[in-house]
Amino acid sequence: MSIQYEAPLADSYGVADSFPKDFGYGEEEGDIEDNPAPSDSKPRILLMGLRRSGKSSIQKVVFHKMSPNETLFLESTNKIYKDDISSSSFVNFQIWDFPGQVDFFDPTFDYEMIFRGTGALIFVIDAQDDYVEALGRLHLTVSRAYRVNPEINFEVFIHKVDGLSDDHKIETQRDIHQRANDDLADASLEKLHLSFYLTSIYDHSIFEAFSKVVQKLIPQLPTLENLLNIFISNSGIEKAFLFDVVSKIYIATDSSPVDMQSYELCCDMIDVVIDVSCIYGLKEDGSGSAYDKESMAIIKLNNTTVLYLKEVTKFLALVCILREESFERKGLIDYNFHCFRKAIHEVFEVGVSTSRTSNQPIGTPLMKTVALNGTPRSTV
Ligand SMILES: Nc1nc2c(ncn2[C@@H]2O[C@H](COP(=O)(O)OP(=O)(O)OP(=O)(O)O)[C@@H](O)[C@H]2O)c(=O)[nH]1
Repeated sequence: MSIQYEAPLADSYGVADSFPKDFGYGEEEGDIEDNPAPSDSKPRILLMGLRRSGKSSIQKVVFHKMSPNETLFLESTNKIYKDDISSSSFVNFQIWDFPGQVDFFDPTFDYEMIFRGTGALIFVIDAQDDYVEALGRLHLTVSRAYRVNPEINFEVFIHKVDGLSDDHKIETQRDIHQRANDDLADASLEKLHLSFYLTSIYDHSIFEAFSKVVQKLIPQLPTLENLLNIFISNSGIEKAFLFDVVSKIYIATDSSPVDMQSYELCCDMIDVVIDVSCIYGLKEDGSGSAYDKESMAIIKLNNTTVLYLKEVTKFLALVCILREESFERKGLIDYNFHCFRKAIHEVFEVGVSTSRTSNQPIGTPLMKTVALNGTPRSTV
């Protein structure tokens, strides 16, 4: 279905949380399909941290559309919970949610095997709590993991910052950064790089942080960025994001800086489109899908900004922000989008014959040789 929706006011719609879990359209020839490897061999993102730091909440909010308030009722995780999200998302990986206290000395816990197949290790620290113990745990965890697999990306989420003032946030980040790196220096592990993010499930920061974590694991990222740069510069567009629709993680954007407001606006647009589509786009018997090849939306805001969304693949949507003047050349934008979409499909091989191995980094499709230096064959 296609939606042409004009909103007179930028903030005249609320953020919808009734996003369906599975709205992908059926398998069709030519779609970028995944070809699942045995689930245990998929690249992993590990979520680790002390008890009640917020690991399960992050996973539920980002990938299962749980509303933040519902996480208050989550029970403590007692064993490793493996979540395979590849059936509903472009991002083809498993998230392993660990119970708070992992005992590395427990002989039944084969941490070497776990770390060997890991792409990213996210360590969650509760910023509202005393974090001294968490820092000790962080050090123990990352140093062990690094010795087994130095290729892992180590990401530290300084979490629950919604309860902190702006000054306090900055100070907490500085302090955690300093202490964690001092501990690494004392252990002669200066080469181990930690990335820090301030996160909360009560705003978009958790989606932003997860986007960055996932982007590091997508080998085609430079190509995608290049394609987006070409597309926006030839179309008079200010900012463009390539979104994984189900999780609202952006897997790539053009190289201009990302400001949080633009990202939030684009996330909200996805919610609006999917919600309207779910309510009015499905057939009477409930069949059909809320997101398909025809999905597109244009929202004009009252500040001469236009939001433009279009389907790229079964899981991906392009969401752009542009000025009203530029939108007068809609024909050109549509044509360029057509070329862009084609190029994206060329970058990612149609996956039916694709077989993934555990050595292959995250990213559903494989790189195709036609896209050299990120330049598509069809000039946008
Ligand atoms: N204020 C605030 N609370 C949060 C946030 N994220 C999670 N929480 C709360 O933190 C509590 C613990 O969350 P869980 O997700 O169960 O924590 P966990 O790390 O999975 O805990 P274990 O399973 O025991 O290891 C819940 O009450 C959540 O609602 C956040 O960003 N801000």
